[in-house]
Amino acid sequence: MVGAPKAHARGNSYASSTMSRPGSTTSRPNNGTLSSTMGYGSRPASAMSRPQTSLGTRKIHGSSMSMARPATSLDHHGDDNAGSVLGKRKGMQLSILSPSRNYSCPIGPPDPRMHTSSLGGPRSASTWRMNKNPSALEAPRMNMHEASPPISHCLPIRGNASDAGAKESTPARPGQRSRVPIITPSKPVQPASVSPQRRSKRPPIPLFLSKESTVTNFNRHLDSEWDQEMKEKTMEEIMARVFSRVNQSGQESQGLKEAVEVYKARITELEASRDGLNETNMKLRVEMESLNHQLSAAEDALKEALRDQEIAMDDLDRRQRIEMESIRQEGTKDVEALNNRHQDEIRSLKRKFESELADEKAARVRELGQLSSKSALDIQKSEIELDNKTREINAALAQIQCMKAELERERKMTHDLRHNLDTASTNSVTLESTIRALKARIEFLEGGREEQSQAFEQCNQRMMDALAETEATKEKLRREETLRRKLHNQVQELKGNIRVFCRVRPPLNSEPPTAIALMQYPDESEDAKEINIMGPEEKSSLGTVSRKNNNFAFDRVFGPSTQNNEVFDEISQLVQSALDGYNVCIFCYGQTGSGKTHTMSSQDGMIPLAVHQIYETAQSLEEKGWRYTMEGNFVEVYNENLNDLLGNPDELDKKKHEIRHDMQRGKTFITDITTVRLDSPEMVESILKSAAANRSVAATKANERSSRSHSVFILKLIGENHITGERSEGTLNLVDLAGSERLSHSGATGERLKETQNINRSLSSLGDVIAALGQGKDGGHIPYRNSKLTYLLQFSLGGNSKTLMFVMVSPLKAHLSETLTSLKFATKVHNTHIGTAKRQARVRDS
Ligand SMILES: Nc1ncnc2c1ncn2[C@@H]1O[C@H](COP(=O)(O)OP(=O)(O)OP(=O)(O)O)[C@@H](O)[C@H]1O
Repeated sequence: MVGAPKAHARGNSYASSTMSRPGSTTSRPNNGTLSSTMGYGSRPASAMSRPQTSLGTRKIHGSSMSMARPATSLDHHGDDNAGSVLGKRKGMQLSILSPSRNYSCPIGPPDPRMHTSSLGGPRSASTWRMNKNPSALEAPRMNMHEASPPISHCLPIRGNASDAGAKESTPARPGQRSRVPIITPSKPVQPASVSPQRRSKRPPIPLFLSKESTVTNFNRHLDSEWDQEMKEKTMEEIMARVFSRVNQSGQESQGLKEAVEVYKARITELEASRDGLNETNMKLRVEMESLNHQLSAAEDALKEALRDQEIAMDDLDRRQRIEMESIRQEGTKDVEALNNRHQDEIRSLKRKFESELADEKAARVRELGQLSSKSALDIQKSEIELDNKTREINAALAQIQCMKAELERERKMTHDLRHNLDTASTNSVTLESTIRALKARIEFLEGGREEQSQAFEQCNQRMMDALAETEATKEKLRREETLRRKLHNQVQELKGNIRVFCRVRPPLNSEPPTAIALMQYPDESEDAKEINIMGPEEKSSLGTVSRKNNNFAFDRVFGPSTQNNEVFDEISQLVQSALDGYNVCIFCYGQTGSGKTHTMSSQDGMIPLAVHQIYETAQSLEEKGWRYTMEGNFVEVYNENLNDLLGNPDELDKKKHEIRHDMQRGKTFITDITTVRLDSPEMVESILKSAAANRSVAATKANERSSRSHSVFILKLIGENHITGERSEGTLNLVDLAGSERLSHSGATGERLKETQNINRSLSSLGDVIAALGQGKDGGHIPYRNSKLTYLLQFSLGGNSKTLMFVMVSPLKAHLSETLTSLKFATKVHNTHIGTAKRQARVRDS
């Protein structure tokens, strides 16, 4: 770009032709015909761009750069196509001497195309001269390239002239000797080998031959058999042709001279162009030098800028160091200030805490004083508590008295073990002496301290001795308890595993004495085992009226005056067996209104009394290591269906319960049954009330339900002795059977008939089971499954269980028939012996 303005100032044609860069052409001076006629107007762009681009990189050589294009144009003619420009004339060569190169042209006959082809067509030399465009020189050269063979092909060869003429335009193949066509200006040359017939005619002579070929042909002609005349004529023709040729050569020489002139003019032009280029080169060099100067100036400026930047960087770095130093100093000052402030705060906090500590200390001292006074109060309270303890000791003494009474009762209870009770009495005496000693100690404690302490030691020793004796006594009692259980069981077995008690209820106020049947109790004052019942009047066939006296004997007969607690005294041994781990079943059998429910479930009935006794006995057994848990169920068998009397009353007769037996353990379970844990004796009363309420809800008439269904109170007693490791599981079943009146007598129909049938069936099944057990069918089939009741009581009837049957008797004459039936059934049961020696019952008729 530096040289651009100068390029614009050029006025010569070469400069303007080479400046093809955009922008420069528009501002270029208008050279008119030169710029418009120059065919290479677009080419010099590359040619002239070379010197411009190389300005900054290469040293300029004036002759080689500025003269590149013209020299190339000439060199091209000289080097490559010298023969093709002027020398590609058939048969002749022209040599042009130039300062640097030797140009040669073929010499041959005058070719009318010479000027046309070599000088750009029919233009004249002057016209060509006027066109100084190098492209004008290129054009003919290119045409000659296309039309002319290589220069070596212009040499004449030995061969057939007709062949040469026939293959005028055929190029020579590589490696093959060229057959140069000989071009004649007018007619084709006849071949040398002419037939003998035509020898009379003059053979054709090549019009235009090279010197060598001419001589050869001449000799050939001489060697032929031509006659002398023909030879002379031929020679004359040849000479004429030579002269003609010489003239033509003179003309050609003149043309060549003109060409030389043209070339000289061209050379002059080129030299002028070279000078212009040299000048341009000089200018460019000057530009380059100025650019170099600018470059060095720019480099100097850059260096200066770098130096300034380094200085600025140094200044910046120095300023930053200074700022950092100042910041660091300020930070240090801040830290010191913070430290000082914190030290002040710490000192103030320290003072504050010391003052608080002093306050706290004072408060603690005050609290200590208060605690001292409080402890004094506590001491007084302790003294008061001591008095209370003294009173408690007195209470303990009273309790000891109770224990003494209990011991007395125990002594009564184990009447058959009296000698053991003597030992207990001895222990009691020991305890009394201990109590006395304790009393003395208490009195002594109220006296002097030293004496108290000595007496306390003595008392303590006595107490320890008494405790040891008590423990020994307890152990002895435990052994005795075990022995008692064994003996008790033996006694129960001796009494029979199934027993029958008979109870006659008293007449009700509503029942007149005339309605009362005659019943006697002959051994009431002795064993009270017999009952005589005067039967209803019977007329004989003779018309005499007689009454049958029915005597029955059972294990015990209770008259109308007997109270429930007396009855219970007789069965309490069985309840004790349940606590000892036996299955016990007590059931009441009799007709409706005979007093079953009164005996079993009244307020002082067997169930409440049994539960109370169990609680009392369980408590008394605790000191012997026994702990008991009690669970109760209350179920009803109605129409051979099982109902839960402790469950939802709405589900009565609706919810199905099934009986399951664990044959391995001998246990019975009822599905979906309500189980109540009996934690106190009072709970049994609520259970009985609940069951009665449920039954009344289900009943259509008062007292109806209880008469038409069996109720079973199941009490499971599980005891564990943590001292001996013994365990017992007993079940007490207290059964209130439905009325046993016979179907024929009840006069029932419909639903009542069905109820009665079910009741009779179940009672009959009960009798069958007992009878089967009495017949020694323990290992055989016992028809437990014949009714729900017997199936439920399977493990409480027979086997190792104990069964007690109450046969309830109504005192009314109207019930005599049913009464006798019940007593006969009871007699059968009583005659059944299960487990031990069979006893013979007495049934005397008089
Ligand atoms: N030993 C007795 N002392 C006083 N009253 C009694 C005695 N036994 C029964 N009674 C009374 O007799 C009446 C009928 O007794 P209870 O209801 O116990 O007979 P039951 O056999 O249970 O009749 P059901 O089979 O209909 O239930 C009741 O009023 C009851 O109070």
